[in-house]
Amino acid sequence: MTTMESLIGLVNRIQRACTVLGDYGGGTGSNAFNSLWEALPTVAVVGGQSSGKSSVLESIVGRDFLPRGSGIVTRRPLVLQLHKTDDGTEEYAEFLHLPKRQFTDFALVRKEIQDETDRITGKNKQISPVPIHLSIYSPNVVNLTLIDLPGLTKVAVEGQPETIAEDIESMVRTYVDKPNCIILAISPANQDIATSDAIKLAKDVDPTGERTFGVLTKLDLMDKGTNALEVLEGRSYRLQHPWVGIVNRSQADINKNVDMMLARRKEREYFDTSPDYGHLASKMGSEYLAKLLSKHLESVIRTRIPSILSLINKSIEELERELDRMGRPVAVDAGAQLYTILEMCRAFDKIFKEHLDGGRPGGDRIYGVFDNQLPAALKKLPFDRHLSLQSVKKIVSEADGYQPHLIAPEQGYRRLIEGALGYFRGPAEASVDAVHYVLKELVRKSISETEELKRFPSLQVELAAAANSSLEKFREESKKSVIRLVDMESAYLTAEFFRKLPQEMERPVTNNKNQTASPSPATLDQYGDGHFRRIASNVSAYINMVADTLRNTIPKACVYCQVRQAKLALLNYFYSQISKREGKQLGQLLDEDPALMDRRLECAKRLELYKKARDEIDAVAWLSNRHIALIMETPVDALIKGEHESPPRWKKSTVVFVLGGPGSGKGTQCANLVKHFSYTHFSAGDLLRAEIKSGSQFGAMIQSMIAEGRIVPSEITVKLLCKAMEESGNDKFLIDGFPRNEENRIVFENVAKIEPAFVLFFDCPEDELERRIMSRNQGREDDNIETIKKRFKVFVESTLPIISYYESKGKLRKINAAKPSEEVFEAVKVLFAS
Ligand SMILES: Nc1ncnc2c1ncn2[C@@H]1O[C@H](COP(=O)(O)OP(=O)(O)OP(=O)(O)O)[C@@H](O)[C@H]1O
Ligand SMILES: Nc1ccn([C@H]2C[C@H](O)[C@@H](COP(=O)(O)O)O2)c(=O)n1
Repeated sequence: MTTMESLIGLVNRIQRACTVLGDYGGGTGSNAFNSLWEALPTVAVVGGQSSGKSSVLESIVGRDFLPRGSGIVTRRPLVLQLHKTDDGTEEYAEFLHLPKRQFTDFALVRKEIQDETDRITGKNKQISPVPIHLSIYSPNVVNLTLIDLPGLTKVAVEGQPETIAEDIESMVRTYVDKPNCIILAISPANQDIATSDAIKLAKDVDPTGERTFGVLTKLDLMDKGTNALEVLEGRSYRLQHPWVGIVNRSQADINKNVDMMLARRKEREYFDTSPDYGHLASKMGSEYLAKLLSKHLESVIRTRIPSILSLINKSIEELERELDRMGRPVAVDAGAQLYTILEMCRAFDKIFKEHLDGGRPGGDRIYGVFDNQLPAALKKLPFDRHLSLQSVKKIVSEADGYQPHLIAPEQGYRRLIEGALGYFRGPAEASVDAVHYVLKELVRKSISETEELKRFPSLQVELAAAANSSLEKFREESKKSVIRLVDMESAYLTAEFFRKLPQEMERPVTNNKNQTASPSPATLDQYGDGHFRRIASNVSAYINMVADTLRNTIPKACVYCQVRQAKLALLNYFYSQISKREGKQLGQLLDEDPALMDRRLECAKRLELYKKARDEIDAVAWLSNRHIALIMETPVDALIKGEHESPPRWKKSTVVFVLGGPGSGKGTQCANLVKHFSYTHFSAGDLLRAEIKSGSQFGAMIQSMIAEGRIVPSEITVKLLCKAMEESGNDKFLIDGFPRNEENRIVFENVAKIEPAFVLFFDCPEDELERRIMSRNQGREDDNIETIKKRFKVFVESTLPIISYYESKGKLRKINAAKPSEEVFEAVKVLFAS
């Protein structure tokens, strides 16, 4: 494969993939994806109606295959990919939309273009931007891709929509506007160039003429005695590239079905023998035009590859970020759905607890209830009114009945205290309610902060309902508890306090020399106001004492019944109910917004496209330039070239592939195995790192791929492995960290032609792998958290399918690698001993 073929072929393959995914440029709006199509260099064929556009294309191809007729014949862009095949091979055409059918009859190709156009546009002469892809394989073409666009027109004729002229122009503009588009502007020589639709448009979008190739058709139809030298020699309208003149088949030749090859020869003769154009003959004609375009296209592609790659890499990053934000698609089986729901509940619960325990704001508001609201509410209780002189007299008198008390009003005290204690119920209940509302608000906040829940509105609603109903139950319990605390205060008054009361009342008032100054006030003022004031003051002192107690015990009850329960059992009821649900009901909980599901699908498809495109570019850019053979002329190369007399020894070797996540202990266990068994160990990663160190010209590329956690092109790794096996002299190998992906496996199978005896898989959870790598300390550039994440992702996406592949072939030997190294080795040893 030459570089030119591979570069144009590369763009062809990417273009086809773009079309399959609906990327043919023109995406707008904030949700639009980067268009890869737009970044690819293309040649767009532009011309007015009857400019000879179709004839130019048919001359380039050397076949009649385009629809003909009056009016707008090309109504969808036709992406025409020409592939040169070996001389003597049969020509055939293939459509992207009919991948399994090869057309050898080009009349049928024409019919299929018409039919496929009608399939999208209907027969009413509408146009559509959705391209048709046609590949033609022929020994008579050069490798080239051209996009045939609808012919520019000026007025709508019978059956055409009124806006047709503007519609066509704007469609053509979507192509020629792009800086990567090479414009093939077709103008008929028998019209004044100043009136050419194609040149007018090209001048508008490419004023310097850098990307425009002017083609002058119908030179043979010019008035006798005139010629097109002014244009062809660039004097009438100057372009950066030379003008090319074309002589199309005459209508008579078309009617007579004159063979295109004959037409090409006639065209050549025309220029060779033309008195006007003879001096330009070598740079005229459709064959020359095709070669010129092919060469130019290839050089443009070459210069654009770095920017295409950077667009691809940027798009991959953006898409991966978006996919991460959207989360993975919902599993379809009930078990996995239940697991997904429980995982999300756990994530929510974690955030909720962080709010309560600190780390996230909000939990402090509960302390605010106890520290501010409760004391303030206690202070505001109407004890002044309850213990006013009048009220105390009334309550005490009523409690005494017809017999007034003799010493202390026991019943009066009790009634006054019980009455006052009743007031504590209000602040106690209010504290419970306040804590409840804080908790409720934290549930709401935690749900909205749980990233994983964002895409599941139904689950959010259910989770909120379940959490709130639990909080409601905790509130009831909490209320019962705080009311009980208040009631307990009423149920038993502190005797100690009352015992002190008579002494207080009878204690004589002493002067500062400790002598009795006057009789006890109690004796003087048995039933006077002073007596009742003292009672009020005593009761007030008791109530204050109780208030102090409740100020401490109410928060304890609230925390015990509400906060602690919320932390322990907020979702317990939900968990017990959810596990009883059937698959369909679980699915309903996980019903995502359909727009989000569509977007995820779109993103995933785009991501696949970009990754494939990147791999294609990597392969072409690094492998088609034959450097590999130069840096590593290995027995593999010799074998491929058929130069080896007898196959190398390693061709009959025993190979054990050793796979597992990064850090799973592959290297550690291989080192152990080598000590006990006669195997030679090769780590694909080590061989690649050695290749970097060796100063090889691929070093920089390998290094940047490893730093990105990406997998190096298989041809390189396989050649390094084969070279190492050849040089080892052994015939039993442990190959560690290989095959990493499907491509690794296939290339190894094709080149080394060895099937592994078995595949050792070290199974270990990701968090343990991360811990091990982060403490490996071997100075590896890829042992950093950012690259580790990427390596895990590549392992899951690319290596796990390989593991499944070998499992399906009965070749997998799975080892629990999460255990200590010695135990892992005991399990491994058994496999090799047998
Ligand atoms: N069973 C084990 N328990 C704990 N630590 C281990 C165990 N096996 C290996 N390790 C340690 O974990 C780190 C990674 O191990 P090792 O280099 O063998 O993994 P690896 O699979 O070859 O990694 P990579 O694919 O990144 O090359 C090393 O520091 C090693 O000492
Ligand atoms: N088959 C392979 C093996 C390794 N690499 C590259 C990419 C890896 O991240 C890196 C380190 O490998 P490890 O030592 O962790 O096995 O080497 C690859 O591209 N292809």
